[in-house]
Amino acid sequence: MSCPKKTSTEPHVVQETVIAKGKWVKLEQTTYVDPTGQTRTWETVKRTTRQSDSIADGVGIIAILKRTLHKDCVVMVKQFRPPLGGYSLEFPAGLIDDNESAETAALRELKEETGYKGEVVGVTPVTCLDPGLSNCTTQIVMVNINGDDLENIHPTQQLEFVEVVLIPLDEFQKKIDEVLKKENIVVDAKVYIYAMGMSQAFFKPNELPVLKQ
Ligand SMILES: Nc1nc(=O)[nH]c2c1ncn2[C@H]1C[C@H](O)[C@@H](COP(=O)(O)OP(=O)(O)O)O1
Repeated sequence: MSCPKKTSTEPHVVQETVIAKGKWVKLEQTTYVDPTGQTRTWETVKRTTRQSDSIADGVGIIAILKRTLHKDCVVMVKQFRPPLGGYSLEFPAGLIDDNESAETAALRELKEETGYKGEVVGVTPVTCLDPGLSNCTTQIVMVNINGDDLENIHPTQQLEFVEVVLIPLDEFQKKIDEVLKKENIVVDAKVYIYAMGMSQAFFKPNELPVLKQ
């Protein structure tokens, strides 16, 4: 990774002025000093819901459903997203509530959106989502679901407008490409990048026979 060039001024924010505020989001004008020392402005979107003691706005959940005699599947959700004016294919996700950890939020959101009860196996650092637009951040929580567990055999969702889609992990990118070809749906960037990474991990080593073990 290349680092930004060394500059004489450390860039920093000097003022944040609210231009418009709704219940869920606000638009601010951010005044900042750029690396050349010049004062500039930027239009910034923020969520109004971030808890003061919370390091991230929300969680995304990579949930792997493990069942006897089945391929491991990634639990995905398809839903109408008003800002897109259409459907998206995403990992289950949601905002972190007051006094909630990323792990607790992930298990709660997974249960609400898909009906599955999972177990946390890992959490990422705080990651940004669209830093040229917003300060919005998320933590990705890795969860395993024991699909043979009685309460996971017939999972009951609490959100009727969210459709649960199970996609085999070993064909993740191929199956997503099939969905995208068939349906007018937009896939979340996190999902597609995970899919490309999975494809590289599963197939690329076998495509490079010249590499030594
Ligand atoms: N930007 C938003 N506009 C809204 O009008 N409502 C919004 C926004 N962001 C969140 N919400 C509402 C919708 C839900 O009732 C709650 C909780 O959302 P959550 O389930 O945690 O997150 P998503 O599933 O990713 O929508 O907030």
